[in-house]
Amino acid sequence: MAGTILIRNASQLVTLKGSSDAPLTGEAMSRLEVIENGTVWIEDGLIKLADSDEAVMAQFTGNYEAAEIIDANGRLVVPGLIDPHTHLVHAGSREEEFNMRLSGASYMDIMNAGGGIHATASKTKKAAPEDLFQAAYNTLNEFLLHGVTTLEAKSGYGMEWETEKKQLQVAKELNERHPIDIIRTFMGAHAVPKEYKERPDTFVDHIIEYMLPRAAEEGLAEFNDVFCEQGVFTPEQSRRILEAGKKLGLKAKIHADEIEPYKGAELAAELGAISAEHLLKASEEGIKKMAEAGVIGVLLPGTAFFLMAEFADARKMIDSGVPIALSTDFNPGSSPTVSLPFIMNLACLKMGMTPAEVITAVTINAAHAINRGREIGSIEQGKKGDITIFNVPNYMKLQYSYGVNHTHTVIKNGCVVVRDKNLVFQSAGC
Ligand SMILES: N=CN[C@@H](CCC(=O)O)C(=O)O
Ligand SMILES: [Zn+2]
Repeated sequence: MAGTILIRNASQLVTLKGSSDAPLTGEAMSRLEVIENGTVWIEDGLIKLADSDEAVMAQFTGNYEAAEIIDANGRLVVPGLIDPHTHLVHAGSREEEFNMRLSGASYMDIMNAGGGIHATASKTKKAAPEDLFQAAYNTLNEFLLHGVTTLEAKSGYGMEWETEKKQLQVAKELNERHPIDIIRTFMGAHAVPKEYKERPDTFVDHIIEYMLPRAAEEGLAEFNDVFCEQGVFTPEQSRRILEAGKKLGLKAKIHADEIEPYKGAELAAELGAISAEHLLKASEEGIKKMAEAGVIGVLLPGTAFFLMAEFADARKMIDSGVPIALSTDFNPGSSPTVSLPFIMNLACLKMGMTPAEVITAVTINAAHAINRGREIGSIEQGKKGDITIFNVPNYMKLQYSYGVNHTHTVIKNGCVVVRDKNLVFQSAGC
């Protein structure tokens, strides 16, 4: 049970307070609202107060004897990290394709030859829900050990309703049984199944008429995502699927301009999508339109790194006013990593983002990308008691000392779930 927690002696307490209404853009992405020698008071799972130690202790009315005191001991304290784009629930892995890619085969060639997403779909289709659950549960433990307290999980390894539903139900159960909060996205439009290869529009009709209504009616998803890409779904097909989802109350997300420029960013802006993801090949016009429409760019530098592709132009996007979030894109084909801290390093080293912008991109902006800006993503009164403590004295060192998992302590809903780099929770509750 979550009781009273006091986190004291933070060298830097990064609060990001005052950004719950809208994602941060431009220079405001560096507005971290840092408190030196900060203290956080958490009560019954929610943040009561975050301020200097003096200010918090002057107002503290809880029972100090009964409180759990976490001595941050000069470490960095930030909001629990949020990963807004994962393909969490799936069967198997694809290391043999990695080997093929290292010998020159391309990601899309492998997919078009029936591998890639199709290979994972056929394994996921055969897998028992218990096995999918156990594999994803283990992955969630790894995410927690890397400081992540909330993540988004997409279906998309079925491309037929029963398997899509199985993935979403497993994600729902994981949300109930693991401390990490999981936000679900339906992604029936992840690839065109072989049997529809010659008539992709019929598959689009099937998604619109059969799958989407079920995903919405059964309350299995909150978002609807499409892989809009040359050789997968055209912008027109993507538009139809996303518009149909919106009519059913599913907010639009879009895998846009990942491999080839395809006007996915423009489409996201026209549709008022909550986010457009990848954007490695987004056009200047698309970036401008995203900024005007307030579409969040979810950038996935781990994917560019692993596919040995050019990185998204984060600098241009931020300077143009696009709110940016970052994610692992955890999946077995293009980004098999749970290390959001390493993604943060890549964002600095390969996309020109500053350490301050990176913190914003994995906290408050990531929260907005999954429509949770009012509940999580900053350390301020009334928000969930989700906190990550890194074993570094300041947020710049987190990026400077790269490739290391500095996660030391994680608190979820006011419960310590990782202590001194070890998992310590007994149940989803605590
Ligand atoms: N590009 C589409 N979907 C995933 C990859 C899925 C896979 O290869 O299994 C992505 O976001 O990169
Ligand atoms: Zn993805």
